[in-house]
Amino acid sequence: MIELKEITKEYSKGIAALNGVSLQIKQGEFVFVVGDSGSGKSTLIRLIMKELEPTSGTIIVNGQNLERMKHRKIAMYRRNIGVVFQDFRLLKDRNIYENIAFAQRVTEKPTRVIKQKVPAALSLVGLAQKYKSFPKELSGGEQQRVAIARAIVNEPAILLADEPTGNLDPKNSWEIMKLLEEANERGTTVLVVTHNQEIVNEMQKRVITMNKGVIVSDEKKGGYKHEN
Ligand SMILES: Nc1ncnc2c1ncn2[C@@H]1O[C@H](COP(=O)(O)OP(=O)(O)OP(=O)(O)O)[C@@H](O)[C@H]1O
Repeated sequence: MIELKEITKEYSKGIAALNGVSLQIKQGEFVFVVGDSGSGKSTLIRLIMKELEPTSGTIIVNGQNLERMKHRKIAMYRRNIGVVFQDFRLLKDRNIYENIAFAQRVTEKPTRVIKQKVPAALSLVGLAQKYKSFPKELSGGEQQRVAIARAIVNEPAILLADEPTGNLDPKNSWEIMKLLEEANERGTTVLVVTHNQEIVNEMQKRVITMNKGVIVSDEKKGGYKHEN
């Protein structure tokens, strides 16, 4: 479970990117986070990844208070969180297999396990045949599918996606969302920041709407809300 209690984050003194945000996300939930530019969505994701520290408040993820987490435990903590970004963030000079194997090697998985897990992850995203290609040889949608394969290869408890369809056309956007939904059906908690109204409205998942650093609505089966 992800729990935020009264989280405030100020990048500069007196200006709160998040202002007293509290929320709970249960294991296995699928949640959209929507809201205008600058409302604090990416800040929320970076706090959960422990890339940022809150100015005040408490974050508890799977029973661990992030504030109390020892520095040497942070890498281990992040291994249990898959992340996907708008701009894919693949290693340009490595082929697809290596891009995913890399995520495994940092966890010191034995080569024999990597050899089995990488093709399995690529199959899940429909790219088993492309393992030798380099990122620039793939379409944007394919590159994002590789990023998802990389994010799910360690079977993380949590998958965070920050605008995963921001650079994609509608067809590829839907394919990416289906993959996130499938990961969720395998038990992963999925949190997706998006501006894609059509997808949010269609999928009828939990929708948290943010505006100016606060949560303005949180609906169990919601649609995309405009807050202006
Ligand atoms: N590193 C930073 N230093 C200073 N201010 C920042 C930093 N990152 C974000 N902010 C500010 O914090 C606020 C929230 O930003 P955040 O990126 O979380 O919003 P967002 O909802 O993800 O926006 P978008 O939809 O445009 O990605 C904004 O006012 C932004 O300018």
